[in-house]
Amino acid sequence: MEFTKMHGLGNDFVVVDAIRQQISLTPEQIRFVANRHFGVGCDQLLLVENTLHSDADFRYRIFNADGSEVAQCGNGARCFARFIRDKKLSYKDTILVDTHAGQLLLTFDNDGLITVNMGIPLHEPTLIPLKTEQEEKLYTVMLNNVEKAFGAVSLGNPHAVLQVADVELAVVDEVGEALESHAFFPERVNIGFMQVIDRNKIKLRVFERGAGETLACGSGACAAVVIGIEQQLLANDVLVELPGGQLKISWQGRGNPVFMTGPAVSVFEGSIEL
Ligand SMILES: N[C@@H](CCC[C@H](N)C(=O)O)C(=O)O
Repeated sequence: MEFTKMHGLGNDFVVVDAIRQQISLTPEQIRFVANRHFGVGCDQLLLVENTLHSDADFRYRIFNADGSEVAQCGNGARCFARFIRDKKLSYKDTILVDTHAGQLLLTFDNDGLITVNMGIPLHEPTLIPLKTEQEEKLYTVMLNNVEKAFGAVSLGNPHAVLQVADVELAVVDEVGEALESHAFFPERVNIGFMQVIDRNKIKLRVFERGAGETLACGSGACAAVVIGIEQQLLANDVLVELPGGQLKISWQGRGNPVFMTGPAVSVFEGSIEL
């Protein structure tokens, strides 16, 4: 299988052209490719395919390092756009792509960055999904006899966001692991740890469902900003500082889509025997 190794702020991907190659991967093969010791290593594997029956230009599918298929990946969407252009699959400045989370619009900006329309965030518990009837601004769960408060939202994938005083001191692995598969989240969850610097800037670390802590999470950055705005902590345009670099996130409030702007980088080409 031929692939391109890419990253968005250190959230790394094995991107596979499934248009020019006949590819079908089992979860076991995905885990092998994603393994950093025995395979190539990546947080997610992205499959680029022809669209099946819509007006979109392409379709792309996302698999976590644990082999699970998921619906949304913000950093992956930007890398997908860069891949389409580098591979000369399209020269359009704006690409419409089908994902399991619906259609995404990706735009190449003049400064080399890529902006993704990430769609309209969903707040209803059944759509996130959360095992509770009533929508709340803050939910609580008990972890090791300690109450944890978090906001929750879907960006096409489920996110819980906890506000912390200092992101460097957050116990990301411990709380992330315990919350990821807590019974409150029937489809598991991505967990963000957000430190508010001011109304236009946050620091964020994300423990990703199916991958563990990553250097950046695009949908996680959108989720944190949406939740921060809902809690009246943030303005509509926010710079999100992640361990791997910065993303610009804009959201005008309920009913509007979230826009995410950031880089996408190709690192090397390779091939691997499956
Ligand atoms: N890294 C991604 C999110 C990838 C999927 C996520 N782990 C999930 O299971 O929903 C991003 O940049 O959004």
